[in-house]
Amino acid sequence: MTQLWPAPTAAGAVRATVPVPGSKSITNRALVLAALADGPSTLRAPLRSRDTELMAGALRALGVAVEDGPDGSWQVTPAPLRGPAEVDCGLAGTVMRFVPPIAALATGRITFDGDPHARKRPLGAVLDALRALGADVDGDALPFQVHGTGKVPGGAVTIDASASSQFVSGLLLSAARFEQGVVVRHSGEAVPSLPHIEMTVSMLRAAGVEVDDHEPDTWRVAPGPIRALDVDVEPDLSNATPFLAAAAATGGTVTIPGWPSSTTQAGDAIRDILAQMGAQVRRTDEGLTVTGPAELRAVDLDLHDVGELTPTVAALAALATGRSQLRGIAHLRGHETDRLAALQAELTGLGGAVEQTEDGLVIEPRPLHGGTWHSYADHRMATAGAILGLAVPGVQVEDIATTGKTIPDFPGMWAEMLRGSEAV
Ligand SMILES: O=C(O)C1=C[C@@H](OP(=O)(O)O)[C@@H](O)[C@H](O)C1
Ligand SMILES: C=C(OP(=O)(O)O)C(=O)O
Repeated sequence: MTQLWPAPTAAGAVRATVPVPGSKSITNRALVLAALADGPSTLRAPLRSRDTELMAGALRALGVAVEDGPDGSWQVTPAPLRGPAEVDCGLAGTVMRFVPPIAALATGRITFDGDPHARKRPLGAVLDALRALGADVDGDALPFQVHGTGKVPGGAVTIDASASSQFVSGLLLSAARFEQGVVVRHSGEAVPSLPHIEMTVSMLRAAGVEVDDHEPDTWRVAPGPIRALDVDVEPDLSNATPFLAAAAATGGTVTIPGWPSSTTQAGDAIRDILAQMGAQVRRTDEGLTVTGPAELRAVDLDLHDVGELTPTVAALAALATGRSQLRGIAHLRGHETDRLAALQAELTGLGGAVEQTEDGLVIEPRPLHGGTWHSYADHRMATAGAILGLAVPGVQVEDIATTGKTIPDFPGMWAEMLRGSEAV
């Protein structure tokens, strides 16, 4: 039987300071760039979780040294990239979309596979693009193989990136090492999660790579060296959101230390979202502090740019006082699970009233009751169940361990957050 985690109910307002581990998106981009760089790199405070260990494992399989340095840092030493190798993508979108272009730069056969649901996640556009850029790749989804020849000609390619921004990021991250660099043009419905592409561009530029993104939906990367990195990884702002939501849901106060004053992380958008829901949000030298309102306000939000915040926002919307609408997130059907279907099913299972629209969810407040909250191997579904459990007695989250995808010890952090507050 699948293990159930009794989500703690908050007996009162949650009051805590919660340090959050490093950003998944920054860590995995930094690992890729460091693997392709012109010398050894240091990543301080990287995220150490399933997704980033899988990325480190993939790079090691290709010959790169990723070693523990002092104080939990990672030291990355590039080496000639070579197969044969097997890459386990787990359920990590960043691994399945960022590593194939690196594998194309290696020599030998590199096979890719992952978790059962990973085989359903969209990937064809990346593999088609690599073929168009001169790489030898079999397949359109996991499992697939790359037959590396040690070089990729590169050039111009048009892709439909409406299913995932990671298609673009993956091509851009390796492109400086393609013989002609790359020009990626997007054609199709709007690209989701654009801040993540901006993060890719900004990290490439910081590593000395020339990127031209002045034309909408077009990204040009010039061929050239990638400078070795020396980076401090910011806390993961998306992973901070369940803890901030704990303050919002209970009228409590939660501080996340080290919240950056400027960032390319999409999760920064939570500040505005929680303010719209009636919370008080303050950023100081201490970090970001959120104080929840007596009653959460309903919201009408377009989350196209920040889709990964949807499970947190949907959980809060189910506790709010009116009808909320979340739009622009059709692409969430291709995330760790079909998140729109999963949120609808699980909120309905607790007594909620939720409808799916073509591109989102409509959530009506209802009195909720306890029950099993299924996670679908999705870390953010599991954390959404934990948020609801604070306000709804008797919520049991299935497979809480799935949070290890991006948070090394979520149950421990949640218990620590509640230690000073009354929890039952
Ligand atoms: O590049 C990245 O680090 C990410 C991009 C986004 O993917 P999509 O564009 O597929 O939504 C985001 O949801 C994911 O969690 C991380
Ligand atoms: C969509 C997500 O992850 P991935 O990087 O696997 O796409 C996420 O973390 O919400």
